[in-house]
Amino acid sequence: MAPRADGLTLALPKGRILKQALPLLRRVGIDLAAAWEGEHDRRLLFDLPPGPDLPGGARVLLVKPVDVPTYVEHGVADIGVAGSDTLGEEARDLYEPLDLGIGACRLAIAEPAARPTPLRRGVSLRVATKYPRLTLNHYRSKGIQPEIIPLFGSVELGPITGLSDQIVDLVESGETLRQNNLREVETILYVTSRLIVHPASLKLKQAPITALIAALRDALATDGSTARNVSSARPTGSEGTA
Ligand SMILES: Nc1ncnc2c1ncn2[C@@H]1O[C@H](COP(=O)(O)OP(=O)(O)OP(=O)(O)O)[C@@H](O)[C@H]1O
Ligand SMILES: O=P(O)(O)OC[C@H]1O[C@H](OP(=O)(O)OP(=O)(O)O)[C@H](O)[C@@H]1O
Repeated sequence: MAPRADGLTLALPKGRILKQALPLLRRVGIDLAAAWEGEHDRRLLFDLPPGPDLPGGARVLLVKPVDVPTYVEHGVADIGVAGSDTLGEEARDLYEPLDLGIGACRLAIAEPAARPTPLRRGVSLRVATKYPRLTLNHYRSKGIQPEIIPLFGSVELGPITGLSDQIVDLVESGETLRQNNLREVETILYVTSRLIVHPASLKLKQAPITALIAALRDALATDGSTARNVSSARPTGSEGTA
């Protein structure tokens, strides 16, 4: 059954963020966990029935993490969950009311532990990354103009194969860097997942959206696991960009 006119459509990222978002969403009445059967479930659209915390019901779209802002910006979804890395890479017309604390990691520069790169103006530098814009902005702020080599995954192979001198990629536990003999040079951005809202939906569906934001805020305020999650990737006292 499709949601009522006052029902909300959510774009949620498939993969690791979805698993962390499910318990939080359940606490605010969006019980996708009751319908989604896990990673082998290939359905991409779920209509959740109305409930006491969700009077209009909800439609959930499961999309690739990097595509969530596109669905919300175009108004196909009212609300989404996206990493601050994805949001920082491309400027969008979106309202971002809440840091959900989940999906904590950091965007960092890394290089071969045995082959440090001298960083000086005028020295040529090749950097492989899934984040060309954030990467370029960071190096330029230091007066360095690198050649960006865009990749879509397994970025750590860049310096190992000679494709690049350094990489800019997400680091969570640091295990991928360690196992590939790379060392972290510098953090560019501390990353968490954010709630994003289509600006027009905020006006047209003001009541259910503000109620959902308030409920999520309450749930986060009493959620010790989220606080632990954030602190595992982010030194105490640090804020946003490194
Ligand atoms: N260790 C991590 N590596 C990558 N991303 C992470 C990590 N921890 C948290 N994240 C967050 O998860 C988001 C999605 O990651 P990614 O694009 O790798 O998708 P995924 O979870 O592997 O799912 P899919 O394979 O379907 O794309 C990132 O943009 C980032 O905000
Ligand atoms: O510090 P760690 O805990 O090891 O996590 C970091 C790794 O996880 C991500 O890769 P992902 O698993 O998404 O695969 P990908 O290389 O295809 O992006 C990221 O791009 C790193 O490679």
